[in-house]
Amino acid sequence: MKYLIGIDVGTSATKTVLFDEKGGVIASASREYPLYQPKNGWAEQKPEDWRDTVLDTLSQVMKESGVLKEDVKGIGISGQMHGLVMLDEKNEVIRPSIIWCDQRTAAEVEDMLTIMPKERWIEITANPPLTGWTAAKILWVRKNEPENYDRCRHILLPKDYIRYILTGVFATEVSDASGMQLLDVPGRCWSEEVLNKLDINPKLLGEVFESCEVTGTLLPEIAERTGLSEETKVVGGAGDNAAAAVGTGVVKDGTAFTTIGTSGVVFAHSSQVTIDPKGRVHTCCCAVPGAWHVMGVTQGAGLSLKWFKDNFCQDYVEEANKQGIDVYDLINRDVSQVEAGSDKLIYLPYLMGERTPHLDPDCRGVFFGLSAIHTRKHMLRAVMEGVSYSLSDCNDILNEMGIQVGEMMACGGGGKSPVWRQMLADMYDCHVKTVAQTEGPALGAAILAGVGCGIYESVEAACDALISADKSTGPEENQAGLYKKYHQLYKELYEDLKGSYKKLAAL
Ligand SMILES: Nc1ncnc2c1ncn2[C@@H]1O[C@H](COP(=O)(O)OP(=O)(O)O)[C@@H](O)[C@H]1O
Ligand SMILES: O=C(CO)[C@@H](O)[C@H](O)COP(=O)(O)O
Repeated sequence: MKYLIGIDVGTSATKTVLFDEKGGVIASASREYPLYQPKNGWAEQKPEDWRDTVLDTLSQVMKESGVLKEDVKGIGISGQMHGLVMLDEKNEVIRPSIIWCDQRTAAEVEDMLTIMPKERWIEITANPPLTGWTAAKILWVRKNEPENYDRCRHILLPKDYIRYILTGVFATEVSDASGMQLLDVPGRCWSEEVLNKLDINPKLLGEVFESCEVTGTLLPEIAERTGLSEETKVVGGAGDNAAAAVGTGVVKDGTAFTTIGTSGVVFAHSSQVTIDPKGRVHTCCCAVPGAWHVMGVTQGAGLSLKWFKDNFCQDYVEEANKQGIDVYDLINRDVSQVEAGSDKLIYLPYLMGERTPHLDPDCRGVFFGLSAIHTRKHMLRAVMEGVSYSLSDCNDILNEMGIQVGEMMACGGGGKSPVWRQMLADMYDCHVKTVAQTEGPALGAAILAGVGCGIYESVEAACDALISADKSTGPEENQAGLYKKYHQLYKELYEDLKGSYKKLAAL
């Protein structure tokens, strides 16, 4: 039997899974790390935390599985997109990584639009300049921390920093590189024009591979430390959403998934470069060679629920620990006791600004309609409904672009929740399904490794063989109608508050 490893460097944790070649989970390990918010709207993590958790979880799965190191043929890495990792001439991390949900770069996005018209940005990078994406972060460091920028010799994305740690190779692959805003997305290569206009030295960037291509093998000291072999190959891998697509079998036209991780994403596969002219959803290369995807992104999805739990639900945590169960199981139980609509309570999930549909770094979270009748359970349900309204905004735009899907796969931490999947089914008005293989991005990354090592013929063939649908949730007629009315009001609230958000940001 041959084995493959998938690593997912998420925002909440690193998850490492050892699979056999039939997709069975042999061992898995996960380690959390903090998210730092030095200022309102800023978000950073330490690349060293990603490194340490990857090395620890790799060692753990190898030790626990007892699998022979020679039989582990390949590793695929997946990770949170857009984060900026800068290394100096000794390949040391220069500053904490400014990650995907950071909103400090509004001025740099303005600068990018004066350097090149929006239409040209869209022609080349398939997207308008965006605050969360890497190019604007690079410009921010150059302007605000010139000493750091001058010391920088390598610019890497989070998972590509892990590739460097594992193999010593500076490289990236097309799906994650699409989210840097430096890639020619239709051409799947760095854009000389963009790099020239932004005056970014191409030597700072690694070589771009396709997701299944082999980028290197493990360094001897890493093989020694983790119990793996120096022969183990590391493939390109993918940004976490492109990897989740592979892990849920979303690799053909007409297929789509919603993930509720820290962010929330509605993702549809596309064999063509399909672009929203208003730039509200992103177009990126996907992990399947020669194909792309379109995705709407909600910044504060699982992040909203985690924020509420961490700040207002300490007793839930204690009770869950006492019962030896997951705290989210208690939350789901209580949320399911509240009726749809949370008794006229609406939550706007804009804790970290919003991408789809508003592209607004200044908007913030709101509970609207609070009454003395409401309890914490209503607020928890309103949080999950508010995130679902935002995901519906993403889905509506994909529909408006002519992307029609008959059913939606669900994944990510929040995708495990039956009550959250019911909300999505009611609002999307279609069946929401899970796959039996729940490892999402880690499985996707392992499949990419299997293709790169010649174990599978293609990504599509591997998905056909390994991935099967599991639970299915259909819309409930009465709730679908009710949610339409709430969603309409939810959309009006943003329009009503838009000006006030600007004033708040300027205070
Ligand atoms: N059983 C559950 N029910 C509802 N939400 C959950 C559950 N488990 C996790 N979550 C949500 O999912 C989030 C983590 O999702 P995950 O996909 O692991 O995130 P990431 O990839 O960003 O690290 C948590 O912050 C939480 O909000
Ligand atoms: O910014 C995006 C996609 O554009 C996010 O989806 C990040 O990739 C973070 O993912 P999670 O940690 O929430 O999985």
